[in-house]
Amino acid sequence: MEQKLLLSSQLSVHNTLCEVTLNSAALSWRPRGDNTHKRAAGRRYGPLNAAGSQYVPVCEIISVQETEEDCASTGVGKWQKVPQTPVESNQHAFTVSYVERTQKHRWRCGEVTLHCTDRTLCLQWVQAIREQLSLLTIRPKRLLVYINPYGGKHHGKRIYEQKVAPIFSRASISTDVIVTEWANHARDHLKTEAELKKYDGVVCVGGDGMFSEIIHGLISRTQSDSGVDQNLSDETLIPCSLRIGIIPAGSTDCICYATVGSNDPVTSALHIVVGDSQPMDVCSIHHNNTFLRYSVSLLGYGFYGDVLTDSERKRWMGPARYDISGVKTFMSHRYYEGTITFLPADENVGTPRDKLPCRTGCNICSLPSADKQGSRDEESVSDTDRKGVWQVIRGKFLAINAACMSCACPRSPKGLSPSAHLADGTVDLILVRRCSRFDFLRHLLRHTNKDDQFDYPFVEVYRVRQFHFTPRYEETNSELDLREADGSGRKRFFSRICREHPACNCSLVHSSWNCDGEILPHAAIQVRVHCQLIKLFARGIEEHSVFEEPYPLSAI
Ligand SMILES: Nc1ncnc2c1ncn2[C@@H]1O[C@H](COP(=O)(O)OP(=O)(O)OP(=O)(O)O)[C@@H](O)[C@H]1O
Repeated sequence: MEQKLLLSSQLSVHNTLCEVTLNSAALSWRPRGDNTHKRAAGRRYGPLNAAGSQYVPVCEIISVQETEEDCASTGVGKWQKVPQTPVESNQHAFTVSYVERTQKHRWRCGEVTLHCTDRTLCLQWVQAIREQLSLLTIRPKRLLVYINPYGGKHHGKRIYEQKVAPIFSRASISTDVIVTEWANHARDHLKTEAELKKYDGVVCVGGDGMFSEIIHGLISRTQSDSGVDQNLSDETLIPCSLRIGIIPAGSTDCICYATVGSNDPVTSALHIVVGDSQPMDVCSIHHNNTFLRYSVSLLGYGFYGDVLTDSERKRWMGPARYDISGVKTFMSHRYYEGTITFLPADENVGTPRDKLPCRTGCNICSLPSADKQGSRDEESVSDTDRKGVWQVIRGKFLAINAACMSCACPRSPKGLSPSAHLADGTVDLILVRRCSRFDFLRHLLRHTNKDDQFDYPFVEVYRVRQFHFTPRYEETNSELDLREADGSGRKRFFSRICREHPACNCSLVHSSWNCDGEILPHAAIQVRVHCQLIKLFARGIEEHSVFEEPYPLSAI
């Protein structure tokens, strides 16, 4: 659809006289008399280029400001050329900052300065662009920011102050900043004290652990404000209204990577500024009608649970602990017995092996499927539609993984389940049955290359809406410890171990669940996906490359 022209003038850009136009979709400029299709010289990733025009979509303009210039030339403190031509004597100018895409899904703040012959025209342009920006009501105006000063390499505060705060201030976003003083400070503040009505969003500066704090605080607060008891596993949870932004500053920034495509603080800040919104599913985890935790990325029992348990004992080693614990856990090659019951997802949400990854504007996540209805509008779905048919699988497993999203990260760019969706109301349940060490290694290595990691007879993968896991012996390790201590359970306990693990003399009956990097206190759990319970300032991973044009030419 042709957009209505709002303003049009001849202004100079990079010392070239251009025809500049503004409509509600884009600001564009084209050198006068130039109909060729070329980019501004020296700008590798400049504004988008269509049919000879350079253009910036209005929704990607960050700000516009009158530029204070003593002279058209910009080199402060240098000898300057005396203006000669009419173009160079355009001393009034305004600068437009906009989103510029670079490699690997990174965004940068680009700038273009447009020179005018008189100040009235200059102010007219600034006002016209600002008016268009003010119509973008999805953009946040006020944010509550939590900074974990100890996340990752302890650079959270510096990253925020140097890279993020200047972008927020340029976009006229006001902030209340809290630097956390203890673990769970942000969670507890959100749960009880924070005046959420004042804000358009919550931002966390830290890693995945910090993000987990934020979602626990925000979801709990939303439920308690609405009188919903999150201890009841079949309760319909109320979606959170505030969007969450993640400024990556941790040692693991997987959620940010999977929802934006990079773990770059400037990119994340720009997604917040433009007011992106990416819905996201959340799994609730219960043990006997007691709420344990929420999970948004990986729930792993067996291999990933054991790696985390071991790495927690080696915290002093820093990030190297994950590699060391990984090798150690791989060598121990433990398997665990148990029963998984699950409720499969509807067919319309695809399968974990359909090679249809979740990308910006994902069709599967936008489907009004029964899966989503199950959590959004329980009343309107019949009981049979909602309940489906539960399936039961028993066996000995090296790993049981539930991936709520692809779990892509720089180490495994396609992730644990490459086609898992962010917001379709399902998780991909991956069962790795007992196999040889060599086969397990082959399966693990496929996470780092293009081959299908599920294409082995010992690997099964299902897309599910709910699942329950019961270990063969239902006690937790702590319960076993107690029984060991009083001596009564000693004989039974050891007889089990000898029967199940005669060769390795292993002393574990249970593994632990790794829930987004935290260890759960119980092995027997009930998991339910809540479709689109939270929203992030993100747009998923953009499919198109830098040089493709994401906007129809008719919009210009
Ligand atoms: N001021 C604080 N002091 C101590 N711990 C904190 C503080 N603020 C937050 N935390 C906790 O620090 C943990 C790790 O934080 P974060 O995720 O930001 O960094 P990380 O380096 O990625 O974490 P990890 O070491 O788990 O990989 C979180 O679980 C969070 O609850």
